[in-house]
Amino acid sequence: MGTGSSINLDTSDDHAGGQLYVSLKMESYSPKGDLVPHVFGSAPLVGSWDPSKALPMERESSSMWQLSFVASPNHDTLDFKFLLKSKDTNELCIVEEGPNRQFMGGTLQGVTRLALFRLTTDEVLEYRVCIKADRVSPFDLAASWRAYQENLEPSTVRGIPDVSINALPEDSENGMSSSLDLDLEQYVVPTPSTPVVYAANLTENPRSLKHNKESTKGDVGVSNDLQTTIKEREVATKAHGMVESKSVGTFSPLEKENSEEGVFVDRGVGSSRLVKSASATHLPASEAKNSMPAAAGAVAAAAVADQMLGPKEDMHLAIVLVGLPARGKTFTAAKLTRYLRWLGHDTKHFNVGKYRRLKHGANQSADFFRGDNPEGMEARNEVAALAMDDMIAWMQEGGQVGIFDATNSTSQRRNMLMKMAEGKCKIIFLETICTDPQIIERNIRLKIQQSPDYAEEPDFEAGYQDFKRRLDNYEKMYEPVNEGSYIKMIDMASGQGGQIQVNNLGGYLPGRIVFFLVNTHLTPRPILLTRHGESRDNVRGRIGGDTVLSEKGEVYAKKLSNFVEKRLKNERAASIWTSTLQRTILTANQIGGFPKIQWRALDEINAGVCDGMTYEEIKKNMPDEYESRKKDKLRYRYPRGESYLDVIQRLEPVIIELERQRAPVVVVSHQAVLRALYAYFADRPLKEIPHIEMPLHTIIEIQMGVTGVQEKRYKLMD
Ligand SMILES: Nc1ncnc2c1ncn2[C@@H]1O[C@H](COP(=O)(O)OP(=O)(O)O)[C@@H](O)[C@H]1O
Ligand SMILES: O=P(O)(O)OC[C@H]1O[C@@](CO)(OP(=O)(O)O)[C@@H](O)[C@@H]1O
Repeated sequence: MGTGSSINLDTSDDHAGGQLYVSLKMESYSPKGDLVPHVFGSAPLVGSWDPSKALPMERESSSMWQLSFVASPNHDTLDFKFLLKSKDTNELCIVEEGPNRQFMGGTLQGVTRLALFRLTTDEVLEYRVCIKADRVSPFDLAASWRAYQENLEPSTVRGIPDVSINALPEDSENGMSSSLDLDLEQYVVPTPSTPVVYAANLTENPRSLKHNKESTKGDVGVSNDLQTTIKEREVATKAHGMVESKSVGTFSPLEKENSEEGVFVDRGVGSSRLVKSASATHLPASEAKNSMPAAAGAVAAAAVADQMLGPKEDMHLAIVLVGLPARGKTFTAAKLTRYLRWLGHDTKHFNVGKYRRLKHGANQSADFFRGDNPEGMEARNEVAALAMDDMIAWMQEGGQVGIFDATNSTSQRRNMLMKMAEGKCKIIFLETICTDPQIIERNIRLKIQQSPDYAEEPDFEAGYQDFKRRLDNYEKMYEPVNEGSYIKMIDMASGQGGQIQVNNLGGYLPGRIVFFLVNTHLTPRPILLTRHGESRDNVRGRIGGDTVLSEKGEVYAKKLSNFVEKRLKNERAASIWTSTLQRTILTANQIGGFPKIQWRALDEINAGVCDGMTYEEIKKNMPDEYESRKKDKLRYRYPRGESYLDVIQRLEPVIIELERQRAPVVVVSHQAVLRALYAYFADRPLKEIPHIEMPLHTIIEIQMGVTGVQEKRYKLMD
């Protein structure tokens, strides 16, 4: 009778995004009339025991029938049975004999018995069935759907709760759907974010300039001021050509640029006790800064481990960029800075070009960059040393990751930097190599348009020729990295995947950095972020919960589906991501043509014991909690629930996946979650996240591409 025992899934690796892929097979079935095997069961998607909603199995080979579905690792218990019936009618339904089969906690209960169908009192049909469950990522499921779309191969995913696809309305493929006559531009509203700025402009200013700024009350950007101050520094060129920089002037006192850095409150993840949020520990700024980053969970745990186990200099990490001009160094440095800051690591981007422009002016010609121009070489080494000094000084005050952005294209320059870093921070070189002439050409053109070096050059062609000569000068001197710890990104912008080489690298943060870099690319694509339509709880002012949509919310669901249909009508592939809560699933319900994926990581902030209450009720019944949250909304963790920092941490796989996707993604989620996701793209500081405006019934379109991130907003209704 029975074949095998229960399926056991290893659920220990229960990270966000993992799904159970359950496959049911029936062997040796040859159709009796128009009866085909179906599955039905207790979950609404398989019809709540209604045979008319049973899922038909498909013929996989001549006598093998199969059906697959996806369940969350934390799925509700699913009772189900096989039945034979016609696909079109329910006139004859033969339900298998015996008790319900039960799938619980990722495991099929009991033995896998044969499926017995009693046709008449004497005639019984018996079939072997095979039930298998594997853990897969939702993206493999989406890929399976795409493979189906592109190759017309049978999808391995159908009729499932966590990934589903609605067909497009019949006429939409011709672009004739009556719902598509909306002009998307009429919904555009202003965005709060600043327009794209060349990344180097947003990097650190020289400390000496900050010092001046303080004493001269905001006289920023005056290069003469800087020049005077820089002259206070003695930069001695040694016989072997290396530059050693010594500070002899008085520099600015420890600056407290970031008000959030003064407070450290981390009550750990998974604490089972009812935590009193008012217990937030306030430490002096310097102590707090040296303790660990303002992040939760794994990030903080790794920081503690590094501090306890690693050598002292490993507490500070310098990512030193290497590469010819126009190879994406500043772009990569800025992106990495944004990611690490969002994760809670205290990170700063030092761009030597900015130091050079401030000290020597922005309009240096290509000759300044010649390898046989001793004045130029000295001047460049000097500003590099100055920036490195600043970076190390900042690390000694507690800064964690410094990103040092310059060409650093000779081993002599890199030796100088390594010497300066000795005993103070660990250096990892990050070399960007690009061999595709078309990409280099595009990058050069972008450079002439964006770089302040050419802002004063009205003649594009003259700027272009000068930059080409600058590149030649660098190419003559260029020595690829072959020393120390390094990451080489080779042709990562080519669209063919490229290559990442890693040498002598270890540790939590370097590992995360490599993982991030492997997953990022430049393929332009939009990411649409929206909250669900108004829910019944929103109307009542109740937080959390899992209610359905209000009438207004339903109207939004319809409008959103029309919008997505029109906005993505030229896309071959895209995916719709929702949380596992009803209000987002229902909001996305009507969007046709693209796979929908449910992510638990996109669920709203867990309000713990406050779930279902109004803010007024919390204020009245739990005044301490209310006040603690008001004081520090970023770190405040709801008793038995989550803090914003917890939410950010669980969203990290979502960010990585959004970076990795090459097709558009529509994310239908919740207020707190979208604040956190949006902050990553808009590069907003952690402390602002809980206060970012995230209105209902509005779509934030994030356009990712070769110039970075751009934003557009559409308000579909009030
Ligand atoms: N890994 C990469 N390889 C090649 N080009 C890239 C890469 N990453 C980004 N880019 C592109 O290079 C352009 C110029 O980059 P930029 O960072 O200013 O160059 P660099 O700092 O090396 O002079 C960017 O606008 C981006 O489109
Ligand atoms: O952090 P605050 O500002 O409380 O916002 C998060 C809250 O937003 C709400 C609505 O009040 O989200 P949503 O309706 O988008 O799921 C609550 O469920 C959630 O607790």
